Amino acid sequence: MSRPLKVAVAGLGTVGGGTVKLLQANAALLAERTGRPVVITAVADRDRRDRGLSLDTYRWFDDAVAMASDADADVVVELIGGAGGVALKVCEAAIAAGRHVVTANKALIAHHGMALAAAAEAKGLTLGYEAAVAGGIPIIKSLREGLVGNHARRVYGILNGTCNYILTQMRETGREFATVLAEAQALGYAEADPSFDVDGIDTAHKLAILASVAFGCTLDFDAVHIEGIRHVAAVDIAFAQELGYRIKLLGIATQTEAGIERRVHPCMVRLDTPIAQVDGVFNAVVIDGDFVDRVVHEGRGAGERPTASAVVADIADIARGRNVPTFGVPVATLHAAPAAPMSEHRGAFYVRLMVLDRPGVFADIAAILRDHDVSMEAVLQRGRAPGEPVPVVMTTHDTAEAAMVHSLVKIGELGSSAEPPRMIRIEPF
Ligand SMILES: NC(=O)c1ccc[n+]([C@@H]2O[C@H](COP(=O)([O-])OP(=O)(O)OC[C@H]3O[C@@H](n4cnc5c(N)ncnc54)[C@H](O)[C@@H]3O)[C@@H](O)[C@H]2O)c1
Ligand SMILES: N[C@@H](CCO)C(=O)O
Ligand code: NA
Repeated sequence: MSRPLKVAVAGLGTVGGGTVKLLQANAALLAERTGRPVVITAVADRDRRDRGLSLDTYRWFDDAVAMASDADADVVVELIGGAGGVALKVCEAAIAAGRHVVTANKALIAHHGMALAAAAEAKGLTLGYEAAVAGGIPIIKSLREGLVGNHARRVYGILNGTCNYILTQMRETGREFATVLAEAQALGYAEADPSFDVDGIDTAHKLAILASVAFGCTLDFDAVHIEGIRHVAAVDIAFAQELGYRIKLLGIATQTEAGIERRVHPCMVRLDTPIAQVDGVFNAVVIDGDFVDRVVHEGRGAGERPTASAVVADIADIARGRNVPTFGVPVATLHAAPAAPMSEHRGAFYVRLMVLDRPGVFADIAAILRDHDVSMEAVLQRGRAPGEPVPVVMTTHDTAEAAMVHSLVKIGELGSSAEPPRMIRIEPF
């Protein structure tokens, strides 16, 4: 058997602890499959508390950056987190010292992935980040390797388990966003500061990475249009059900004539689509390729064991000497495709107004939609309470985003709505 692959793990939290456990529990399996022992030689964390892990035979570092430079290791695994700071320094120090890097850190890759990949590729090193996108789902491998023969037409998915859990609970219990979020926090699913999850930023980090791998374009987090789920109300979820849809927070990257459209927002998807059936904390990623057609991946996007599974897949590739370019092609050859602006998006829309039920209101709304060339497909009104606002829901045919947005501003200005009009895009999957 070949010489051991030596691994140093920075950050012994949820994912770091899981990675140590997997490398210990499945050591024989990994040695058999990669042809060499994969051994941990060093670990680092700023906190020495007992985690119930057997760490006695590893060299301990309080300073993860020092470990990345000095440890006796071929691979440094960064599991500290954060879009820059220590996590970035750990990766830079590891590459400078000629070590491969594996990380689960989507924020770091979304913001610094191109620079880190350039530094790693210049030295023939691997930068592995399978765990960063959809956790345990091997989506980076699927795109870079299994689907290498396809032009991707579109990539989309449920990329944040916290949001999918909240939307699922809202549907199953009829409760509002704020109540379900508080429960998710109490259960430890959502962060104390849940904004990265519920405001769509975490999904956008993952989508920006996916778009690069799928389309061979430069990684451009700022090109992602981002909306979260705070404005999705229980009434929208009930109307979606009635109309034959589920509401999901999706990240969607599409190759269009105007460039690459990257967007994250709540979507209505038809009940009979695979993505509509993915509930709770599960993630799903769908690839639409020119030869393969549609491939659907579903699995756990977070958690100690699923995320460790993906971290170890990257380590195993390094053990086998397999070095696929970071984003599928060498980073220097990624093309700077133009970002298709959201204003040029077209699609169908669900619109909900809370209007005072009085004569003439609907005629005014219809006139605004007519003037903006918005063609309505259906209108629903439920309930009637004199003097009280009632929900009026409309769905549209294919419409220009800019026209829809402008119409809603004008409808809001009518003064007959008790709250701003809400709009959710309907996806034709
Ligand atoms: N938790 C998940 O399910 C999950 C899933 C996919 C990706 N990720 C990503 O994995 C990474 C780790 O997430 P986690 O949930 O394991 O976090 P965590 O908070 O559980 O663990 C982080 C660990 O890093 C240590 N740490 C923090 N600052 C440090 C420093 N300056 N020096 C040394 N150690 C330091 C902490 O003490 C802690 O033990 C993040 O980038 C996260 O986005 C997590
Ligand atoms: N906060 C993320 C963790 C995995 O990236 C989620 O809820 O999916
Ligand atoms: Na993954």
